[in-house]
Amino acid sequence: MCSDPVLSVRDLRIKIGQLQVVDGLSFDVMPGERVCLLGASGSGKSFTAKAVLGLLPPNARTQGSIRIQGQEAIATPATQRPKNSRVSMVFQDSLSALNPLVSIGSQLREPFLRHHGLSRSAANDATVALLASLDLPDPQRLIKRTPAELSGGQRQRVCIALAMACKTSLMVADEPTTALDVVTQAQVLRALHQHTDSSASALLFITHDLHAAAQLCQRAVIIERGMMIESGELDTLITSPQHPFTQALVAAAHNVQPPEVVPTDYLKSV
Ligand SMILES: Nc1ncnc2c1ncn2[C@@H]1O[C@H](COP(=O)(O)OP(=O)(O)OP(=O)(O)O)[C@@H](O)[C@H]1O
Repeated sequence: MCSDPVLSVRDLRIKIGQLQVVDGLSFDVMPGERVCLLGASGSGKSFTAKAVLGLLPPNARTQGSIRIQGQEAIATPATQRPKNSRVSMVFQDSLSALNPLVSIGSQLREPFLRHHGLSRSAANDATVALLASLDLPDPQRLIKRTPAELSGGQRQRVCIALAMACKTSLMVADEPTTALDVVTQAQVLRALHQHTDSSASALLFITHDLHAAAQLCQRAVIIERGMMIESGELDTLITSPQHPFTQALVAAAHNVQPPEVVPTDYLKSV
C-alpha cells in the first residue's frame, strides 16, 4: 500500500540578504522513515531544518513548498501551526535546549499535562517510563535533577525524550551527536532509532557524518550549496556513489575507522 509523505519539500529556496542558502531543494520523508540530509558545513542543512520546523529568522525569504501531513507550512511559524503539522526537534546543544532552572521531571511532564491531558501522577509515570525506555539509569532520581547535573549524553537523551513526549509524526534532529564522544554518540543514535521503531514517527536527521547517518538512516539526501546533488538508499550511496562530492565523502569515511560497536550492556550502564 502506498502512503502519503509526512514531509514533502518542493523547490525550497531560502535567501538571507543576497545569499541564496537553499537553492531549489526537493525531497520527501515517508511515515516512519529515517532520512538524513547530508552535506558539508555551510551547505544549507540547518536552514532547511529551520524551514521545516518553522523557525527561520525574520530576515529569511522563502519560496517553494513545505507540506507536513499534506498541509502547506512554509509560511507558518512553529507556534502558529495546527497540531497535526507540528514537528518535534532535537538540537546539537542540549544544554541550551533545556531550561537550566527547572527539573528534568517538570520539563518532561509538561507535554503530557498540556498536550495529552494526563493527570499529574499519570504524567509522572509516563515520564519515568519514557526515560527508562531510553536506558537512562535510575529515572526516579534523574527527574529531580536540573540539566546541568547530567552528562552531555544523558541530557541529549532527555531532549530526545522531550521530543518523543510531543508525539508528533515527524522529528527533526539537527546534528544531535556532533558534540559527543563515540560512546555517547552511540547511545543517542540508539535512542533515535528506538524512537522511530517504537512509534509511527519519521525522522529527518541533519548531519555531516556519514558514519552516524549509516548507523541510523535508510535513505539520504546529499546537498551541496543548497542543492540536492544525489539521493537514494544509504547502502547504495555508500557502495556506488555517483556524484564526486558523495564519492569524496565515502572515500573520506573509509579512511576513518568506524567506531567499534559498543556492547548494549555497557551503553545501559553509563
Ligand atoms: N545568520 C546568517 N546570516 C547570513 N548567512 C548565514 C547565517 N547563518 C549561516 N549563514 C550562511 O548560510 C549558509 C548555510 O548555512 P547552514 O547553517 O544552513 O549550513 P549547514 O549545512 O547547516 O552548516 P553546518 O554543518 O556548519 O551547521 C552558509 O553559507 C552560512 O555561511
